[in-house]
Amino acid sequence: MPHLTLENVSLRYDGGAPVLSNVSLDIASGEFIVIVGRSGCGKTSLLNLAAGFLTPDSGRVLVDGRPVAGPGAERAVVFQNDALFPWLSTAENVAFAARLAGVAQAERRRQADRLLDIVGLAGLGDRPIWQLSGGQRQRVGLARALAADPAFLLMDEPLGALDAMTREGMQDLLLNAWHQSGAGTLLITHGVEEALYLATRIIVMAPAPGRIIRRLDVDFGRRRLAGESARSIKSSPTFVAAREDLLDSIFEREAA
Ligand SMILES: Nc1ncnc2c1ncn2[C@@H]1O[C@H](COP(=O)(O)OP(=O)(O)OP(=O)(O)O)[C@@H](O)[C@H]1O
Repeated sequence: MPHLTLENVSLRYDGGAPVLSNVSLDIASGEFIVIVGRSGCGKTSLLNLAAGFLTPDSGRVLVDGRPVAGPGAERAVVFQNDALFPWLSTAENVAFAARLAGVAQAERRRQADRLLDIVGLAGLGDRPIWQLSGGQRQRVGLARALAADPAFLLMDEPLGALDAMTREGMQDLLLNAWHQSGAGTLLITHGVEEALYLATRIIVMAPAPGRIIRRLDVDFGRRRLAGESARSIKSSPTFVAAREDLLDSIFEREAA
């Protein structure tokens, strides 16, 4: 089973104050790990280390026990404002890597349509990108990331730019995409409810220096996948209590 491991990583930018100090984290396939924490605690820096965009000052980043030297196709990254190519159709954006790899047009289209179906955009393959809404574009970005059949999916606030209603729908879509792809997933969010709803494990970070202060296993997403409604889950006493507990951790408040 593929593992993406951060082993005692520490990081400073340009010799400044430590941004991450001795952080260890393991992401296995089938896991949905969500990182929460106050602004500036190093969440994005951690994701950039996992993606291979940054190199730690000490510690190691490993895929299946082998050190990574940079970005790799097995670790797909979805950004908040995904840069899609406006001159390509929706389907061609999804299949962009396949196009570079020389996959024939008909085959690219078949792959793209399958992925557009997974992200709820069936039938929109021929649309120009500029005719899609913000939420739809975000889904194209997700479909494009899934196109590489990555072992790991790394997402930095992927729903941050969306309005609340669209965001709730997209949470279900992320759950389904995660479930269907089986990719080990790492997601950063500022939404505490979003974290509880999506994660199999929540990692709470604290700043100065950025470090992990809590790991919490949850199963609300699995309840959703088993058919319980989002409303029923989010209004259940266990969910509400977990939300308060998590907020206490994030703001390092003493439980009353
Ligand atoms: N390229 C950079 N050069 C110098 N300092 C940086 C750089 N990127 C981030 N930092 C600093 O490192 C710290 C952690 O930043 P990071 O973006 O990882 O935190 P974050 O938890 O993702 O924040 P937010 O929730 O606000 O997005 C912050 O103090 C930030 O100012």
